[in-house]
Amino acid sequence: MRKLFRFLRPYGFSITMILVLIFLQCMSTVYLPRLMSDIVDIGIIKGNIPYILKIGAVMLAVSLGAVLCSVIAGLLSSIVSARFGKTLRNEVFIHVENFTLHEFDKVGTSSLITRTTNDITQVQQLVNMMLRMMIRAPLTAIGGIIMAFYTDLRLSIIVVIVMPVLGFSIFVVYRKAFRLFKTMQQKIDKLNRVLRENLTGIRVIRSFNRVDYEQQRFDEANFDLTGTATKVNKTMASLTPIMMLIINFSTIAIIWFGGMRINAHDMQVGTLMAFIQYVSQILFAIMMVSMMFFMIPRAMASATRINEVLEMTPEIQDAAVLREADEMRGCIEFQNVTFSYPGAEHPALSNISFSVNPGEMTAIIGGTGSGKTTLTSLIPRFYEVDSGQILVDGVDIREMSQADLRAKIGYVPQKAVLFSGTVAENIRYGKEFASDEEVAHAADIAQATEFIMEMKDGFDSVIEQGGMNVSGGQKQRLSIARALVRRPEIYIFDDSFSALDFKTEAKLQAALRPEVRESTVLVVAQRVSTVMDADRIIVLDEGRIAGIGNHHSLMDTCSVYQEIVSSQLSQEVTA
Ligand SMILES: Nc1ncnc2c1ncn2[C@@H]1O[C@H](COP(=O)(O)OP(=O)(O)OP(=O)(O)O)[C@@H](O)[C@H]1O
Repeated sequence: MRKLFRFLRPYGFSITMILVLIFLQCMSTVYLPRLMSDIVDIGIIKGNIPYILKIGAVMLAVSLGAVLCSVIAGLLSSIVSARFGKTLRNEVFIHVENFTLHEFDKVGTSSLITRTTNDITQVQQLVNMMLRMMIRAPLTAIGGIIMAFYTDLRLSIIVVIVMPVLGFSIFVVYRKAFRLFKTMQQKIDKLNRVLRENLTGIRVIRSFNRVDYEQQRFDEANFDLTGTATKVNKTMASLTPIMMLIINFSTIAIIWFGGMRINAHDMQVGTLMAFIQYVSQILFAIMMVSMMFFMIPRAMASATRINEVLEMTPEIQDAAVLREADEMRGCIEFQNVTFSYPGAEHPALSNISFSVNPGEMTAIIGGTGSGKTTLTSLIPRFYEVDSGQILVDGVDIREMSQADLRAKIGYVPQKAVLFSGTVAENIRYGKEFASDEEVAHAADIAQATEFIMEMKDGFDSVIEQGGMNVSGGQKQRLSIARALVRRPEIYIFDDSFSALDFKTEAKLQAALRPEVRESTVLVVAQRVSTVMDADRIIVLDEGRIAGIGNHHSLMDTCSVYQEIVSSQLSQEVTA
């Protein structure tokens, strides 16, 4: 938790103001019973009306001052905590943006969402509460104790007995609650995960008639969370009656012993009233602390989860001394590259060596799970290789800045991803300041113009969240246009034509050829027809290269390629 407080540093002045205001408020609160005692003992009992009016006016002024201090302090602490939350959310977001896919896999997307939203809100609320209560509670308690002792030393023994009892009760409840709060945040993660899967997979769920099953899964996660939340609330709820009981018993004890002292003319009524108020103040302050304790365990659990994210160092970082690529533009060389996913028994890629040059189209083909996507993911350095090296334009990609490396690449992922915004904005994602002509040209090559023009507002038509309002093939074409508008040195198409019909794919390939003539093109494909014309075809089989060559040479030499071809093409085409 303390680690997160560093984000409060910019608000030092406001925090000092809050503390000063709360200090003034506390002083007023401690002063008021003293005035009341004087009104009763000097004013009421002796019938001194002018004195009552005078002290009454002072009491009114002090109370108004206290209210004003409290309101301004409350306002300032709300502003500071809201800004603290904003800063923290920003920090987490920026940090997470630098994560490699490994870190995403480790924490999980749903958990990252909960940590950036719910967890930060918990900490933000605690900061707000602490700013208001942090010095108010101890000051009120200390002021109350001093004044109680000053007012009546003998009756103060009750305070000395009651305080440790209260403190111990709070400690016991707090310990139990902390554990439960931690579990609760994990269960919120789980609920979010189920919810996310349900929302994104709604079509599959409906088509397989699994709505009831998913409902049950959600109910289970929901009940599970409710169970823990109920347990936490029960635990925390037990605190209030315990505290009220202790407070009421101490009030009875004070009245009992104080009453006896008044009878014996050893104490005045006003003094007893002031004493009761001081004890109430002390116990109320302890209650305030316990309210903070109510929030602390949950916020602590949240703070731990936020810190976990902030302390994760992205596996891939730029080297201390960076090298820039030389004259070459778009050369890629794999030198004996081996790569395994964490926890996997076998490497996803073993001893991969090949090189590709600008102006060449290299296709990667292979069965499902043979490592095609993994191979292309290594070029933009989404993952770090286990051994061997990858050179881009003659420089090991680990020695290059990630920004420079990725600026050279136009990547079209296997699963097309679009963002909410207009069609043009989605294409401009590849090149921020692309002109309208460049955007239109990229769409043309990607064979997207026709359907874009059929949309209500053409290039200004809105793409809904996740590209819900466009088809799979249209999505693919827009993500191809996004890569094309960039005019990069290297194009990586990871199975990017799979949702296109043969005619559209052929048209797109024909338009693409002159466009990418000077670039290096890597195409991952399942269909032989997509790769047949490539300058070089790399055949992958269980993470190893089974053959490299053009279509004809592979047909003669590579049995894996022959199998793929014969399983896909009719006899006439293969002939
Ligand atoms: N994020 C990941 N974590 C762990 N293992 C993974 C991950 N992604 C892929 N793998 C594994 O690595 C191997 C290669 O996967 P990859 O996605 O590269 O294959 P692919 O040839 O692109 O398959 P497909 O044609 O089905 O897309 C597979 O065995 C797969 O299970």
